[in-house]
Amino acid sequence: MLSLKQLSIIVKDHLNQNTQLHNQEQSNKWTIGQSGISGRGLIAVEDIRSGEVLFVDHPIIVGPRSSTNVQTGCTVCGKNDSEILFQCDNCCLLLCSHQCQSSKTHSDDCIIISGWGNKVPIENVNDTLLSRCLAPIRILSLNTDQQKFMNALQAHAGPQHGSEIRELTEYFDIPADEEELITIAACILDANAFEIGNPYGRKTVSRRGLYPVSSLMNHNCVPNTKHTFNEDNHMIVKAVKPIPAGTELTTCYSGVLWGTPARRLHLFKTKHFWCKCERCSDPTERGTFLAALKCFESSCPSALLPVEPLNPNSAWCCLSCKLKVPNSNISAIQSALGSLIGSLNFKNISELEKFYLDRVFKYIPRSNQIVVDLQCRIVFEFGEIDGCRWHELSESRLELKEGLCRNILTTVTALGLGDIHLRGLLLYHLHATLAEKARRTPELYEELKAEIEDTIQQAYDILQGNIASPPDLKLRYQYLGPGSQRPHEERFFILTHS
Ligand SMILES: C[S@@+](CC[C@H](N)C(=O)[O-])C[C@H]1O[C@@H](n2cnc3c(N)ncnc32)[C@H](O)[C@@H]1O
Repeated sequence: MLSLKQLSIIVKDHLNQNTQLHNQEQSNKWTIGQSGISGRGLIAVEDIRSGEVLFVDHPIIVGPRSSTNVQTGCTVCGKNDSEILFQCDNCCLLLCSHQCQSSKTHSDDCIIISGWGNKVPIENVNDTLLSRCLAPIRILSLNTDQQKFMNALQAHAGPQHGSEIRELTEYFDIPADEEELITIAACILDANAFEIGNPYGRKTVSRRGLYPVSSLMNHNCVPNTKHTFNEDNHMIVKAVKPIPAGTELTTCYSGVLWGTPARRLHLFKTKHFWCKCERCSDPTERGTFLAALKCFESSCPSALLPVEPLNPNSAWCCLSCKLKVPNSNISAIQSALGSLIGSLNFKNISELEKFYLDRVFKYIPRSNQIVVDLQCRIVFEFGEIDGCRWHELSESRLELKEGLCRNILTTVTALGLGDIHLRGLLLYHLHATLAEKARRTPELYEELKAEIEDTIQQAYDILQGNIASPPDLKLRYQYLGPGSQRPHEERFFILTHS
């Protein structure tokens, strides 16, 4: 294991080699130190303002994700249009075009894989499995410095990590030293890789990247940083709230709107720790009640919450009637709800809307994470998808969308999540809803003007420069933001074509 000093030298070198503007200045805002949470961590050495860039990290490996339920796509660009995907004759990797086949990325992969002896005819190799193994295989294309850096990162132990590589040896004769390296890489990727954000609305498979500096950030369920990606897969890490000097920089390894039991179990299964942060310790999760279930007592309108939130086997208790329910009953109801939602497979947004309006509250309290997830889906689809474009939305759908944006924003604020990407998106959608209302009913404009301007200003501040942001963000900001000098009928011109 490298000392903190040795690691700091490699990290600063990595950031400086990747000549991002001001990277040196940014990396002076924090240092690598002994974490109060676990192992090593990044610690602020000066007071940091909300929105400040902390560093821009370059991946040392990018590749498909390892999970079995992730869609496969082109192993170079990620395109997942099954009609155009084909297998390379030499190595069996999936590709989408001649351009991707002749890229350096593919040539490096192909040289490695086609150099191994086959145990089965190449066309019989399981291309999905090969995709899942590709990110660790790419360790073989790294230079010695990069391999050394990678080896300084934490690796997960346990039979599930690297199991895909063992499976791959049924198809290929991989030299023992290469198999060992790839297996270690798989364990390091499992512990540290980040899912890479896709450009807004673009259909590509989700990929993972090994970002060595970000890999040193520990988890908190209310993190003080966020990360975004640019077109070159660089990760831009920013503060989402003011961070006082001496505070550890944290990121979130799970869904921020999941309830505590779901987050903790996910963290335990994937990262092997039980989170004990402040949010996890508070059964109400700062009054958001994201995990709450309906009281089992039919006459009681109240909700059940865990008695000891840090104990995964805790009994749950009703807030009003004090009914105590053993954990096994809670697990059964949680898995039944999960199966119900999983089985619904909404064919279109109208079905989802109907379920939301007519049925969901029979089973689940309004605050529950499942309800919030459905609300997010409605917000992000109304106005955006075919058959449900802005001009096609009924008045009641506009009202629903506005109310849901406000609800979810209240939850994000109550949790103290700061200026995360989701908050920016919700502000953007609230702005767009209010702007559509004012476009339809010009008399409402004066009343809505201040909020239309304020929400797009805030959304723009949070989302600008992020590839996962809506493409018309800047145009809306210019036309409908507070600085716009255009007369109001001209401001709404941009919306008539959307
Ligand atoms: C990406 S690494 C973070 C850096 C790590 N502390 C190190 O020294 O390299 C992820 C691992 O750090 C540990 N970790 C991160 N956040 C934690 C937390 N909130 N509580 C306990 N362990 C945590 C877990 O072992 C996790 O698998």
